[in-house]
Formats: sequence, structure tokens, C-alpha cells
Amino acid sequence: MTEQTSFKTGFIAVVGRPNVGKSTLINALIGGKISIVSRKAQTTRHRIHGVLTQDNKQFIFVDTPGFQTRHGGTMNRMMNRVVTQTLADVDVVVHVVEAGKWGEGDDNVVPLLPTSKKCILVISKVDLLKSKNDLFEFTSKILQKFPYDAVVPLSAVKDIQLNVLLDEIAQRLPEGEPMFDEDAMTDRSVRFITAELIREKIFRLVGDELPYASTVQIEKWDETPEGVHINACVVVERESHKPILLGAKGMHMKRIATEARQDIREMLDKPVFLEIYIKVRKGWSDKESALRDLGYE
Ligand SMILES: Nc1nc2c(ncn2[C@@H]2O[C@H](COP(=O)(O)OP(=O)(O)OP(=O)(O)O)[C@@H](O)[C@H]2O)c(=O)[nH]1
Repeated sequence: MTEQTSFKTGFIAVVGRPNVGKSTLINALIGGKISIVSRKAQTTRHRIHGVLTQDNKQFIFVDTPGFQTRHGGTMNRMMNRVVTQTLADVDVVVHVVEAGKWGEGDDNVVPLLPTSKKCILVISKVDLLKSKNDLFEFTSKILQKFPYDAVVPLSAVKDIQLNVLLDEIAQRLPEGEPMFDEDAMTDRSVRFITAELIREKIFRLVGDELPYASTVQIEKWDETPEGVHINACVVVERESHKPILLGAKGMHMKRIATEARQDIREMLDKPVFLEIYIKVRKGWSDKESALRDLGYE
């Protein structure tokens, strides 16, 4: 009898003070330009930054909002709460620090690391180091601050030890079925990502005012020599949500469309003609078939 290989999948948060190289690292790990992927309904509690699927492993990198601002020097209580909640919910935390440069910002991060989770210390930008001896001393000091599970010195820019980090993460991922399509670049996924990009803009602009989640349906996708013509429909739950989404003189919708078009254009690397409509579908979230219609399975 052949033994069935088990699949491992899990959520990973990459944290660290500004400028240590978190985004560069995630982009180097997942490769390619696409940094937003479609998420299925059950994973919406996380904002997904990117997904990497390798053989029998799926790494799902999540956003940790509190760590993302360059103006985040003084971390306030609310931000700490967001960070703590996110980290409590992931499987592996990767704490990135810059080789040879420990500062106050790093000291602020350590108390937020969850002791109940697997935490990997990444020493980034080792390509900039002059001497390896300095690295040893630097690392020893940090290891006294927190009980990390593993340490990986690496360079995202020079592709040094990135596989070692992936191995260390993989060892700590729980067993589970993949949550995302393996091939993020299938046509279907590109449409999903497009819908997701629009949804993200809506969320950013009017997320506070819209009490229920809206969803986005791609109704037309025509590839022509001059570019891609896309019609997208935003499905809201109530008539009263329409004016919120539109904004005064349609300003919100215009901004959502402009920003989404820029991102979609960058992703597809060709001109994009985007039209967005709003549709009211009362109680859509209750109906399973309606959900399937909209791409949630
Ligand atoms: N030499 C070198 N530079 C790097 C490396 N990784 C990142 N950088 C540079 O460090 C700077 C900051 O990188 P980011 O990836 O934006 O850092 P971040 O932690 O995401 O920053 P925030 O968005 O402010 O939190 C950029 O100029 C990168 O090019 C590396 O491995 N080697």
C-alpha cells in the first residue's frame, strides 16, 4: 500500500519594525507580482498578502496592519490589539530584524510576539554585513530577549537562505488541505483577483460605513487588441447601501474604479477598461447558491 503524503497548510505572519525588509522578503518568497489573492469565505478573518504552494505545502502569508506603517513609531494601544489578535490567529510568526541594526522599534515588537505560537527569527539583509562574527554576537543578544523556535539569517535581495526559511516554516505548519487554488495565475484566479482588488478598494474607502460585506462579480471579460474590457458588479445587500458606495456625485465609485484599474493594469500588464455597476441582492449572504454564483465555494 502506498502511503498517502499529507498536505500541510497554514497562516504565516511576517512582523518587524518598519524598513527591515518584510515586503521584500514576502515578495521574494512568493515570487511574481501578484500580492493579493482571492480568498474563500471561511478565511476572510485574515487579509491575505500572498500564497505560495509547493508540492505538498501551502504557505499563506497574512497582512499584519500594525506593522505596516512607516509612521508607526509610537504604537498605540489599538494597533497593539490588532497585532495581538492577528498573531494569536496564525500558525507561524516570522519576526524580521535587520542584521546589525537593533533599535527601539525592534524593542517595541518583542512584547507583541505570542509565546504560544511558533516564532522564527529572521536576520535580514545579511548581504550588507561586513563580518560574519558580528552576526553571531548580534543574534546571541536577540535570543536572550525571546524564546524563538529557530533563527534564519538571510538576504531576500540576493536570494540567500530563502529555502531554509521556507523549510523552517513548513516544519511548523499544521496538516490540512490547501485553501487556495494551486495555480494562482489561471484565468479564473485572475478574475478572482480582479474582483478582490475592487473589493479591497471598497473596503478601504467605505468599509467603516458599509455594515455588511459587499461582494464583487466579474460580469464581462473581453480581451481585445487594445486591452481588457472588464465589467464588474458590486453586489450590496440593501438599497440604502448604494448611495454610500456611490458617494457625493459618484466620487467614491470613481475613486474605487480609478484605483482598482491601476492595480489591475499593473497585474495584467496591459490596458484595462473597467466599468463598475452596483446591484442590490437582498440577503445574498444567506443563500448558498447565490454564494456559489459569486465565486464562494
Ligand atoms: N541589501 C538588501 N536590502 C534589502 C533586503 N531586503 C530589503 N532590502 C531593502 O530594505 C528597504 C526596506 O525594505 P521593505 O521590504 O520595504 O521593508 P518593510 O519591512 O516591508 O518596510 P515597511 O513597509 O516600512 O514596514 C528597501 O529599500 C529594500 O530594498 C536585502 O535582503 N538586502
